[in-house]
Amino acid sequence: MKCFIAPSMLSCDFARLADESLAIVKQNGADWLHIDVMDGHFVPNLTIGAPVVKCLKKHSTAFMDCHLMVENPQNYVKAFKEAGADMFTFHLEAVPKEVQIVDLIQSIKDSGMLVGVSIKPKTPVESLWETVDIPSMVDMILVMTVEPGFGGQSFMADMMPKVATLRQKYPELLIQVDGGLDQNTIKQAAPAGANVIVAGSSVFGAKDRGAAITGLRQACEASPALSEITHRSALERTARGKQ
Ligand SMILES: O=C(CO)[C@H](O)[C@H](O)COP(=O)(O)O
Repeated sequence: MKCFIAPSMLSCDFARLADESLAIVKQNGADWLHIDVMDGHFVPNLTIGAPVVKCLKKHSTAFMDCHLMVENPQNYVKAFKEAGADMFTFHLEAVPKEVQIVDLIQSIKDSGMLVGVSIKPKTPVESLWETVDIPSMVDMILVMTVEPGFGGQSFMADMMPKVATLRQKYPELLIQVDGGLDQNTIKQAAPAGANVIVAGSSVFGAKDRGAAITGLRQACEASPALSEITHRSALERTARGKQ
C-alpha cells in the first residue's frame, strides 16, 4: 500500500453524517475520514467540533483524521482525544507565540493520537523543519493546496514544489494534500510525493463515489515517487477502522 485516501466529510450531507461516514469507508473503499474542524476565527467558516466526532465514533470505527483549522489548537487536544480522534493536525500559523510547538506536539503524542502539522499556501515549507524535528516528532505534514476554509476551490499546483521538497528530505513521511484534488490534479500531487489524499467535492459530488476513490488510489499508487507506506501505527489504525 502506497497511499491513504481520505474523503473530506465537509462535502457530505452533514444531516446524514453517520450514514455517509459508514458508506464511504465500507462501501466505497476510503481509508480515512477527514474531518474539517473550523472555528470562524482561523478560517472564515464554522463547521464541527469534538462533540460531533464523539457521536460519530459511536457509529464508525474508521480512522478519524481531524484537521483543526482553529486558533489555539493546544486547547483542544484533550477534547479530541476523548472524542476518539486518531490524528490531530494543527496549523503552524495558529499556535500563539507563548505556546511552544514542541510542547503542543508532545501533548498530542502523550494523548496517543498521531501528530499532523499543516501549513497554509503562503507559509514557506522551511518553517516546518525550522520549528520541529520532523522525523522524530511528526507523523504527517499537511500541505494545503487551497486557502483553508471552504471546499470546492481550485487546486494550487504551485504548492507541489513544497511537497517535492518534503518528500526528498523525508522519504518515509506521510505527506497529505488537501484542496481541489480530483482525477486530474492527483496526477500532479502523487508524482510530487503526496501519499495521503484528501478529496471532498470530487468524491461526494461523483455519481459513483467508489469509482472516484478507486481512481484516486490507482493514480496515487502508480506514482514512482512513492514507496510503500511504512508507518506502522497509521496502517494498523486504518486496518482496524475498516473491519
Ligand atoms: O480543508 C478543506 C478546506 O479548508 C477541505 O478539506 C478541502 O477543501 C477539501 O475539499 P475539496 O476537495 O472540495 O477542495
